[in-house]
Amino acid sequence: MDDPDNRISVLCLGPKGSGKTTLLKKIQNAEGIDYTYSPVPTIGTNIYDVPYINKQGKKQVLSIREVGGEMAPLWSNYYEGVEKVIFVVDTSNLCQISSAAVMLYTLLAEPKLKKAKFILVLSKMDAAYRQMRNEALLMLQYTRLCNELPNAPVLLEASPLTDEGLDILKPYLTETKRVTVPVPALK
Ligand SMILES: Nc1nc2c(ncn2[C@@H]2O[C@H](COP(=O)(O)OP(=O)(O)OP(=O)(O)O)[C@@H](O)[C@H]2O)c(=O)[nH]1
Ligand SMILES: [Mg+2]
Repeated sequence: MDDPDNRISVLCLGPKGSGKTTLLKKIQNAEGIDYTYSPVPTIGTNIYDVPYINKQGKKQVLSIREVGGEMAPLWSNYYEGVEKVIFVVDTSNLCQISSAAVMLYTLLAEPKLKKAKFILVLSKMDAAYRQMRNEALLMLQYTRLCNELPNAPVLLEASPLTDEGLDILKPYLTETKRVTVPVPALK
C-alpha cells in the first residue's frame, strides 16, 4: 500500500501558458518528452509522480500537482498538506509578469501555505525575446521579498527546451531543509 510518509506533496502554479506542463513533463520523463505534441491549456489539474531515492537510500515519490492558470480562482482548493510550491513565471511574456507577481504575493501570504517552501521558476529562459533575469526580478520585486519574508522563494531559471535548471529543480524539491535564498544583486 502507498505510504503517505514516502510522498512529498508539491503544488505547481503560475499564470496560464507559463510553461508548467512542459516543465513537469520534462521532469517526469526526461528522455521521452515529445516536442511535436500540441500543448493544450490545463483545464483542471494534472498529477505527475516522480520517483526518487532519498539520501538515506529510501524510495520516495514527488507527487506534483499542476493546477492550470485558467483555474486560478480555484487554486485555494489545493493548498491542504502542500509541502512545496513551484511557481512558474514566463519571462517571455512581459504583460504577464506583473500579474504573476500579484498571484505570487497572494500565495506567499496564504496561511495554509505558511510552512510550504516556495520555488520561483523563471521559465522560457531560452526565448530570444524574453525579459532579462534582473528585469523580471525587478518586476516581481524579488529582492524585497527576500528581505522582508521568512518564506521567500528560492529562485531558479529554467527551460525544459534546453534543460537549463532542471538538474537543480529536483534537489530543491527533495531537500527537506530550508534552502538559503541568495539575494541577487540588481543593478
Ligand atoms: N520557448 C519556450 N517555450 C516554452 C517553454 N516551456 C513551455 N513553452 C511553451 O509555452 C506554451 C505553454 O506551455 P504549457 O506548459 O502548456 O503552459 P502551462 O503553464 O501548463 O499553461 P496552463 O496549463 O494553461 O496553465 C507551449 O506552447 C509550450 O511549448 C520553454 O522553456 N521555452
Ligand atoms: Mg498546463
